[in-house]
Amino acid sequence: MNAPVQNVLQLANVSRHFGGVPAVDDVSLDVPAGRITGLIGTNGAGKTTLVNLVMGLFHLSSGSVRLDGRDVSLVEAPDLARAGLARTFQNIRLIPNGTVLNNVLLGFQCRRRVGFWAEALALPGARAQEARDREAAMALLDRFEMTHLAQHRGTTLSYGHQRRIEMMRALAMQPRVLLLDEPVAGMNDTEAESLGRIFREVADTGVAVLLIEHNMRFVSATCSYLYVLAAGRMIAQGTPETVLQDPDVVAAYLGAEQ
Ligand SMILES: Nc1ncnc2c1ncn2[C@@H]1O[C@H](COP(=O)(O)OP(=O)(O)OP(=O)(O)O)[C@@H](O)[C@H]1O
Repeated sequence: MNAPVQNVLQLANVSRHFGGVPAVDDVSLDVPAGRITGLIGTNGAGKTTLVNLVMGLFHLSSGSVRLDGRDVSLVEAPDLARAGLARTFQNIRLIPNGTVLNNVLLGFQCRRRVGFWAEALALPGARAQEARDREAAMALLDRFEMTHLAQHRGTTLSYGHQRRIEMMRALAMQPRVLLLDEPVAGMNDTEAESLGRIFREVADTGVAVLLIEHNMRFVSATCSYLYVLAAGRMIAQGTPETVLQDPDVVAAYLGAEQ
């Protein structure tokens, strides 16, 4: 018998209105541990608004967000990150002059136990922590095949590499939930496939992954379950095979192409 699915992130009847106009309207979705769940939708469907609601950057007009069963609807973004929610951005955000290694090390700072003064005074505990972080960061670089680029400036590297740096930084936070906001935008199929393999590896370690994407082919190949947003409402959900044949989904996407 299969083990019961553990929903790490749960949205229940979530809405957000801007000046009375609903950007996200009565949306419910579950993101289970160890799986990649997809959220798709055409331009303006409400995907980014939903991510911002989950990350505590926008307040909910109604509904609730739960993380490991705890209601986090009113929790602010930095505390959510510490509680195990990590994300990558649609527009890559790296430290302007930071090396690849420094960008990844930044992710570890969120879960540092050593205080400011210990670090400032370079106390032994802080130095030991820093050494552990560096070692873990180098292990991530190895996994993403970027060891040779550790000392390169992140912003000078290719788009695909910059996306990988973002992923590593998010994983450095050892998240329970990883939100990936259009992670393969601008990549070719080979680059996307290799990143997709990494996403599956991450999910296999028990992380609940929510993948927000435009690239339908990538989403169907990568996700075990899909949700489809259109004009702020959830119009379909299910396995990629069933969802992509759903007449409402086909109509929403064909309408968006005109
Ligand atoms: N801060 C805001 N103020 C007013 N309206 C907003 C705001 N943010 C989003 N909206 C509106 O909410 C709707 C959903 O936008 P959102 O950016 O969430 O869609 P999306 O699915 O992420 O689109 P895209 O794929 O183009 O990024 C749009 O009609 C948008 O104009």
